[in-house]
Amino acid sequence: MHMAAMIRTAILGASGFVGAELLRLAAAHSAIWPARLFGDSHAGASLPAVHPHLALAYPDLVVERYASEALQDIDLVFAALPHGHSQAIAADILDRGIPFVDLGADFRLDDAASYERWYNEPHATPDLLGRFAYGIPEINRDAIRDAKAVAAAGCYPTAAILALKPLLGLIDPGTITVDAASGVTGAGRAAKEETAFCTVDGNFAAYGLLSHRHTAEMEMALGGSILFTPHLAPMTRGILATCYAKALGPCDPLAALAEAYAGEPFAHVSERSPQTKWVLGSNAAHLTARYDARTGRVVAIAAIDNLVKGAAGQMIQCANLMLGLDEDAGLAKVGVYP
Ligand SMILES: NC(=O)C1=CN([C@@H]2O[C@H](COP(=O)(O)OP(=O)(O)OC[C@H]3O[C@@H](n4cnc5c(N)ncnc54)[C@H](OP(=O)(O)O)[C@@H]3O)[C@@H](O)[C@H]2O)C=CC1
Ligand SMILES: CC(=O)N[C@@H](CCC(=O)OP(=O)(O)O)C(=O)O
Repeated sequence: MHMAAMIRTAILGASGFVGAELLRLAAAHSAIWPARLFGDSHAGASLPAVHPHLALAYPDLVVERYASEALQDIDLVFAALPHGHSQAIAADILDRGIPFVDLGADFRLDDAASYERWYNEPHATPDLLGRFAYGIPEINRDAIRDAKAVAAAGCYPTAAILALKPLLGLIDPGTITVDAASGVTGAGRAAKEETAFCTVDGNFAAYGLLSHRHTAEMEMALGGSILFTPHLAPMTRGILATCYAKALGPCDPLAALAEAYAGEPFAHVSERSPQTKWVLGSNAAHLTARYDARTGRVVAIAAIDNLVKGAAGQMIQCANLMLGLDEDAGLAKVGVYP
């Protein structure tokens, strides 16, 4: 495609882990061109200095400090910022009529009271919540295609919702338990004691007991009441969500997943229990499920790459739909293994 026909894209949070992944995927995208990059502490630095692995694709780009005027001539905005930051800029982006895909949690929940309950602060722009479609294409494709703004789902909710949504007629949603483990990139790039090598290496621990904010997203999409426990696994990328619920009766949840995702470009259903390494670097979700006649319960499992299907890949999949591009443009279906 000629440069003039490229979609000039602004990336807010370009210096973070998700920003890096957006740039990696955009380098293989036929239409999305990263025209302006924004960051905070890295503002002023060249992209090769911030993300050396991207140097050959973008030798001349520089990370800037964001100002609204920078959106002139921009056709698409991706934001991968810490929670709360998108509330200050969303109205301006929407007023300019620029398609906007946000990955923060600011516009994922559909009501302000729920946001305040789980994020411990009032929502600054509750009137905008209804303008965002929830960004998981496999469960909300038509709304995303018609939307000007999409709130891409959180990484854990993406995995759990993909595993459970097709099973809602088979299980009691009041009995759902989700145990999910994430790679350490899920916590972002900044140095923290909890994600330091000596803390994480050879270690495995649960966190956020009874209080993780992703519970609200899962309940919004699945209904019922969900007990969610996240775990930090000693790996760089990947999420494995193992989900349990009481079955309404004998059922075939594997067949239900296979039927729901037949023809989906990024969902693979199989009898084999998914592994995170099967999806690394790809936008794929690998899924399985079983009914246990002994306990009357269902177990459903999903593996995704938190930085791709759980973040940057899902953002690009949503943008492809919004812009009328091929849904799979720029997105790998195969993982890096071993
Ligand atoms: N990592 C993951 O797997 C997933 C992350 N998310 C969400 O996506 C968002 C980004 O995540 P991730 O990339 O991991 O985070 P990082 O911490 O790696 O990156 C954060 C980015 O935001 C920028 N930033 C920080 N503070 C400000 C500020 N005050 N003003 C402007 N820019 C700022 C940083 O700039 P600088 O570095 O220059 O200071 C950096 O570019 C978060 O909301 C996260 O929860 C969602 C799904 C998965
Ligand atoms: C391992 C790890 O720390 N993960 C993050 C999830 C990050 C994410 O993707 O979710 P949001 O976009 O909703 O922040 C956490 O549990 O806070």
